[in-house]
Order: sequence, then C-alpha cells, then structure tokens
Amino acid sequence: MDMMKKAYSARYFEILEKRKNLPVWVHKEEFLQTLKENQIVLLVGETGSGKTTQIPQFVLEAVLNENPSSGPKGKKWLVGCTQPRRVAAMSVSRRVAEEMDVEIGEEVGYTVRFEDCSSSKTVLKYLTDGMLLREAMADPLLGRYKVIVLDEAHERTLATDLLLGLLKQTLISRPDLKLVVMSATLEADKFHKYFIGVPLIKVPGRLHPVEILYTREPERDYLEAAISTVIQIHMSEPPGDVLVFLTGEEEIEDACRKIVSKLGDQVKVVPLYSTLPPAMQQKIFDPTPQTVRKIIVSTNIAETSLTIDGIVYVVDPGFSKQKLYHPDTRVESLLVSPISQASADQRAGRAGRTQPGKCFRLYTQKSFNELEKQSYAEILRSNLANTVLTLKRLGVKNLFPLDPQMAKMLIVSPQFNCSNEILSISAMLSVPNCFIRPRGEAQKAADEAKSSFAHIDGDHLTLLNVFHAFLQNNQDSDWCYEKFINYRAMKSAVSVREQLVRIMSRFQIKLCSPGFNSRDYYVNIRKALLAGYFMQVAHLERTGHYLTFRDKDDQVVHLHPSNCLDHKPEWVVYNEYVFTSRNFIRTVTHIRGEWLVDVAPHYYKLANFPNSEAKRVLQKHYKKRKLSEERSCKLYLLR
Ligand SMILES: Nc1ncnc2c1ncn2[C@@H]1O[C@H](COP(=O)(O)OP(=O)(O)OP(=O)(O)O)[C@@H](O)[C@H]1O
Repeated sequence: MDMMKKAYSARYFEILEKRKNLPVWVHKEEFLQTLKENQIVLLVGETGSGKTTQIPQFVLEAVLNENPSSGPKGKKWLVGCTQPRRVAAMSVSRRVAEEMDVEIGEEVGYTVRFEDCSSSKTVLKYLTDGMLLREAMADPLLGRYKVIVLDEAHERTLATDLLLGLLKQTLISRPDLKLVVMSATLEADKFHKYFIGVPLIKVPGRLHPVEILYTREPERDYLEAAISTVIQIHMSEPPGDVLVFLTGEEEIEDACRKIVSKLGDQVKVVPLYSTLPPAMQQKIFDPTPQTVRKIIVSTNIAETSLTIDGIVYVVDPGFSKQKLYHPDTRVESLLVSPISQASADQRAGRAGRTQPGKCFRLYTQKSFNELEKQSYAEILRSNLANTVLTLKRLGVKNLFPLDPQMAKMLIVSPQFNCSNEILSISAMLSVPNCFIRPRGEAQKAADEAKSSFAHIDGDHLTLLNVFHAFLQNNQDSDWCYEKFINYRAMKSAVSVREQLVRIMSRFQIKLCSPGFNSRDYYVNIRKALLAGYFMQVAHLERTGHYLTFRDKDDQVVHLHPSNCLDHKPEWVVYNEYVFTSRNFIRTVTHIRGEWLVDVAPHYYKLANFPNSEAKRVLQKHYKKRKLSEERSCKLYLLR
C-alpha cells in the first residue's frame, strides 16, 4: 500500500508516541491474533481506552497485510466502523486521518446522511449505523467490506440492534467477512450470550483519571444549577474547558445566553445539538486563546466517542430527552428523563481524555446508585413501523405478522397449556368487531344475543365463546344473522387462525388445550393473555375509576360500555385504549394482581412506578410471594 510506504511527517511520530500509551495498545497482538482465528470478536473497553480510534487501525493493518490484492471488481477492500452519532463519525475519522498522516476523504473517510466524504482510495471508513443499514439495503452481503466494526454497541440504538441481527446472518453467507463488536463494560454479557462461544477481549483502564463530584442535596432546578456550576468552575478552578450536558435546543440556547451575560468575553460559549448546521457543530473543536475558557453546552450527542481536546470539566445534571413510544395511542414522543448509570459514565468520560479531569454530577451519589444501570434499548421505546419496512427492504421475508404482545402471548401459551384457545382469541382480536348492534328496535335483541355469549371474566373469553359457537354451528351464515354476529368477520377469524396455526407449526410451537372440564381452563387462558399484554393493565382505584398501571405514566380510564363483565374487577388487562368522549379501555378481562408478580416481574419492578394504591397492592403481593418462597425453602431444608 503506498500509504504505508510513504515518509511520515514529524507530527505522525509525535502522535504515534501518544497512541502507544493508550490501554488498547497493550492488547494489540492478542486482539489481532484473536481476529485472525475467529470470525467474530467482542471487545469490551472502558471509555477512553482507545477503542474507537485505534482498533479500526489495527484491523486495517491486518486486512492490508493479508489481502495485498484488491477486492471485488478491482475496488479496494474496506474496513467499516459504525458510530451511533454523525458528529462522532465525522470527528473520529478526522482524528484517525491525522493519526495516519493522510487527508480526510482519501484513505480514511466518513459517510453520514447527506454527506459522503470518501473516495475510491478509501480503505477505512467511519459511518453512522444508519448509513451501514442503508448500504446493506443496496448490497445485502456488504461485498466491499472485509471487516465491520460495530462501535458503541452498548448504546443499543435501533440501527445497531438491526445490524447485529443482520450481520449474524450475513456472516454465514460470507465466511470471509469478519465482525468486531465493541462495547463499554455494562452490556458485555448480553452480547456474549447473543454470539455464543465468541471470544471476548477486555481492555481495562484509561489514560487520565477523572474525579467525580456529587452534590450533597438534590437540585431543584437542574438548568439553574448547571449554569451556576459553570460560573463557579470558571471562578475557582484552574484553566481547562467545560462541557455541559443539557436536554434540548431551547434549553441550550437559553443557558448559552445566560452564561455569556454573566461571564462576557472571559469565555467562549459554544452550543451543540443535532439540528445545528454541521459547520456550526464543528465550532466545538475550534481552539480558543489560552486566556479564554471554552464552554460547550450540548445535548447527549456529545456523550460518546467524542474527544474534544482541552475539556477538563464536565457538568452533568443527569437528564436527557429520550424517545418513548405509547403503543396505545401509537404516538412517539421525546421526554426529558433521568439518564442511566452507563450514560453518566460516558459523560464523565468526555473529561480526562487529553489530561486529568473532573466531572460535576448535579445529583447525589444516592440518586446515581438508584439510576437504571443501562437505558432501555431504543428498539423497546420506538414505533416499529419503520423498522419493519427497513427489514422488508433488507429482504427479511419471514416477519411475524403480529403485534409483539400478541406474538408473546402465542409463544408462551403452551406453558399455560392453552395455545389452541389463545390462537382463537388472537384470531378474533385481529378481525373487525364481530358484534352487530343496530340502532332502534333491534338493539335490545342484539344486546340479548350478545349476552348469551358473555363470560363473567371478560371480553376475551366472550370472544372465545363466540368463536367456539360459530364452529359448533358449522360456520353457518343464518346462525350469524340470528345472533347478530358479523359473518364476514367470523370467516376472516377462521382464516387468520389457520394462518397462525401454520406459523406456529413452522416455529414448532405446541398446539394444546387444557381440556374444557379442567378447573383451571379459564384461569390458564387469562394468565397467558396477561403474559403477552402485561403492559396493558389497569387497576380499580377507591374513587371508582381505573388507572392504567404503567411505568412513569398512569392515566385515568373507564371500562368501555361494550364490556361483558358483570362487576368491576380490581385488576384488568385490556386490548385497546380508545379516546372518544372519555378515555376508554376496550376488550377487557379480569386478572389477579399476584399474576403480575409471577408473569412479568421484570416489568413490575416497584421502583419504576409512582406511588399509588395499585403499587401498594402489588407490594403486598411481592411480600407474600417472598414469604411463601422462604417457607418452601425452609420446608425443603427440613426434609
Ligand atoms: N481529536 C483528538 N485530539 C486529541 N486526542 C485525541 C483525539 N481523539 C482521540 N484522542 C486521544 O485518544 C484517546 C482515545 O480515544 P477513543 O475515541 O479511541 O477512545 P474510546 O476508548 O473509543 O472512548 P469512548 O468509548 O469514549 O468512545 C482519547 O482519550 C484521547 O487521549
């Protein structure tokens, strides 16, 4: 490679000496040997260990040594390294180009949405995870790549998660393609489980220490607290630039104005958020005169992979805007929420990169300990409509044609020995309402007909009764007419059910029934329902209305008048949330609070829920369960 043979500049050797001190260099030989012997390698390293800048260069060195001739169609082989954020992809590639003593866009380049800074010469390309997905749509085998490095995999962005799934398949068809998955420490176990038997290399340590400081008391207004911390740092700390994390554009612009009005031209204040034009974003890297302190006020786009030379202080109020999806209303929103411990560590890691640093956390150590270890993966917080379209474009054919809740209910139904019944209920839930309710005189007759199918425990079981009755009456249209049942809806339910049966058999999911006379016949069905729809539960409050019981977001709701229940049960699972004159929940079934504890303890973690009657009831169930577990443990020991 001519790039390797050329005479390097003095700057190259100066940087090389610094690079060699980075913790990953100690593991260079081990890493390259492992990569040689394996198709997939996991690398876990602390922030600042040198993963993002060094590993792709190690990989490139190996690729060039092993493949002296060019790649497909005479083009050069590529090493690709993904980044969840475009600012990082751009700035890291620039740094790497500098480290390799080449012009950006030539041997080292980057591709982000609306900007491709790479050429036919490019052999190492940094790109956003979204861009690699797009490339995979055009070329599912990613033919030009020899090695793909997925960086910051612990962030679990939607695109990286999809790539993890896609690449697992691609690697089978392309035995010569290799994959390196890099992550910060926390999620390592999950990746290890996902890629069974794959070697894991751990890189501890960072170049410079970062001192972490907490507040003694919680702050009432994090914005004001952030601004006054910046001013305090400026007044009392030695020279060094500051990076402040806030949640959005408006807040950032507001903070910038306030800091300037207090400190004037003793400081240079620079905002950073995703909607800022790229040229303005680059301003964070502009050097300032030694006497002027730079203060960068940013969203969490500066949280990972960025090295901004000169940053000594990080101010972290502990919040960010996070995407949240409400499946009931099908609305995706951005909500200011507490960050996770992993994010807090990444933020602190922005200091101490080129010299020792300090991180001011504007919350107590206790609050830090109570934060989630890791944010929920984006795929769990997103509207999946787009994702499904992306998968289709990627050529994935066997998508499961169901809501995740329904799919889960079907998959677990054999555990409750009732997959036949759950199949029928799923089919009924997938077609239009089967009950016809004409206006005028016939309405009473229609209601009476409906009540003949009613099950006291709820609407799902009522739907099951209708389905069974339709089959017993040989799918007869006259019978439907007489019973005010929508014949076409019933015929579609039968065909949906047949389709679902085929899918179940393809996945080898057992078809079984509890036997109609079994004492637990309905209980099992209700439990299986809950196992799928555990996020759609409401609790009857003493005031007489229901409150949806969900993480951070309760809503007052009412049972839809169409329900078949003969009483108001304490807990219900529901299928739909409808806004009309009031907030209604429709298609509801009676469940028991203690089942929540059995069926979805991972979701019903009490710490996540606001104080409410429902929470107290659930607390009791947890206590009871603990006691009974202790008792059976004692009995076992006594035996
Ligand atoms: N633009 C730069 N200017 C000066 N030093 C840099 C620059 N980029 C990287 N470095 C040096 O290289 C170190 C490692 O950076 P790198 O981005 O590879 O770390 P990392 O382990 O991937 O961290 P993270 O997990 O936070 O992305 C930095 O801490 C810093 O010392």
